[in-house]
Order: sequence, then C-alpha cells, then structure tokens
Amino acid sequence: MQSENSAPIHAGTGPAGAGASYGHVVDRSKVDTSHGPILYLEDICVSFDGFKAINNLNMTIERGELRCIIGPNGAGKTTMMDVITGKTRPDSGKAFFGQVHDLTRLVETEIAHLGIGRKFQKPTVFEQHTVFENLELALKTDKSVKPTLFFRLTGEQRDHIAQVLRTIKLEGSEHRLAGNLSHGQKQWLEIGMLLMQEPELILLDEPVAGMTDAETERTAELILELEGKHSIMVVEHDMDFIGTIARKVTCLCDGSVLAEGSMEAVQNDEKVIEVYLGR
Ligand SMILES: Nc1ncnc2c1ncn2[C@@H]1O[C@H](COP(=O)(O)OP(=O)(O)OP(=O)(O)O)[C@@H](O)[C@H]1O
Repeated sequence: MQSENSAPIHAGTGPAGAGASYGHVVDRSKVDTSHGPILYLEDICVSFDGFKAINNLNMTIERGELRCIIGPNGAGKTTMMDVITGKTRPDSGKAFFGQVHDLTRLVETEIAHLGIGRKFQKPTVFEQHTVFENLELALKTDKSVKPTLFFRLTGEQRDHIAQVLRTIKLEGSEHRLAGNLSHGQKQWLEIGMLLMQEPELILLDEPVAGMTDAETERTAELILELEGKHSIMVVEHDMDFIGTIARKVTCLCDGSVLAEGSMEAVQNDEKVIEVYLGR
C-alpha cells in the first residue's frame, strides 16, 4: 500500500458539533478500490496510559459491504471508529481508505470530506429547524458567507433531498421541526444528513439504542436499503437487531478481532460464547 496526500480540502467547523461534518467544500478524489477494499486496517494499536485499547487490530471492509461489529463493553469498538475517523491517532499500524488515502495522516474534517460519515449514538440534529432545513444544511455546499447569502437550491439538490426523505422514511414530515420528532425519527434524520454528503463509508454507532421495536424494525429496513450503495459499519449491542441485518459479523474483544463470519458462525464460536457468557 502506498500513501499519498489527500485531495484539496476546505476544512471548517461542522455546525452539528463534535464529530459531525456537514456542509464543507469537498474536492473528493475518487476512492480507488479497484484492487482492494474500501477500508483496510492492519496491526492497529492504540494505548491510553499504557493500556492497549486496540491491540493489533486487522480488518478489511469491501465496497458496498454491510459489516456488523459486536463485542462486550470495552472491546475497542468506539476506539476503532475513532481511528477510522481521525479522532484518535493509532500508535502503530496502517489505516487506509481505498488504496490511496492514509487515514493516519489526515485530520477529522479531511477524512469526513473524503467520504467517511459517522453517526454517533446521540442524535445531533438542529432541533429548531425543520426536517427539510436540516437536510439542506447538510448539503455538500460551500458554507462560506458569500455563497451562503446567495444560496438557492438547484433542482438536482431538491431531488436529492426528496430522495433522502424517502429513504429515511420522513417523506411528508419535511416541514416538522426536528425537535418535535420521535427519538427514532431524529436518528433517521441524522442518517439522512449523512446521506446528503454522499459518503462512501458510513459508520453507525448503536443506531437502535433507545428505539421502539417498530422504529428498530424500520431502521433495519433503512440500513438494508443502503447496503450496496454505501459501505456500512454498524456497531450495536442489540443482538436481535444485528440478527435481522447481519451479513458478515466481526466480534471484537480486548482490542482485537475475536471472531469473524456469518452471524451463526460467530454466535456459535466458543471464544465468543465465553466472552459473552463466561465472564
Ligand atoms: N480516552 C481514553 N482514555 C483512557 N482509556 C480509554 C479512553 N478511551 C477508551 N478507553 C478504554 O479503552 C477500552 C476500549 O474502549 P472503547 O470505548 O473503544 O470500547 P467499546 O467496545 O466501544 O465499549 P462500549 O461497548 O462500552 O462502548 C476501554 O477499556 C476504555 O475504558
């Protein structure tokens, strides 16, 4: 693998706060996956005061793949996502987005602009704005003052918003204030805001935490709809939910991959059973 500088990028502060990354100028060079995966992690190590939160972690995700990540508390799931999104620098190891982009050399905003979108567990939508406005704010446009003053949605952008509204099941709710949505709807809206940025890789951290059963079911449908169009990594503790969307599942433990394969294979893996039941 070869590293190279990333595409020209305008970094800025995302309006949705920590970790969110909406509304930046993107000059995203195509993510080259012609000879390999969209995400490549090799021997990643991360220590906090001598404690190895990630310990020689190896993982690859293919373009369009839906990957579920499970693992007990403290397994390193969040830290792994922090490494992928540039929030945490690994002590050692390789992390590549496609074949060219060395994630260990880029900052969070650069990584977001390249096409890695992350949704944190807690929704961070703009509560005082409508659903439509939230999606509009997340558009991949230049948010500096002059273009913002003269900003008008193009037909194509309106179509994109309409399409995202359908995908996140909020068609007909576009004029509602985001603050009045249910918890599940806020989560979908935030996924919609990510989709406005057309990310190649989407990281979802516990997307169904706190949802009703009906909302959880609809979230599964939504994620399955995104499969193939984006590469998706879902970190979740809810095994019933994972069971409904699982393709390939990776179980992390003590900062490394403990088991990987089909849901059935991982669930029946003795090491996994011991980690979940034997402790
Ligand atoms: N900033 C930090 N400083 C010190 N220790 C940390 C820090 N971040 C994470 N850790 C430790 O690293 C280990 C892995 O944490 P991490 O949050 O990545 O696990 P996780 O699999 O996401 O857990 P959970 O399922 O509970 O969210 C834990 O033991 C945690 O206490």
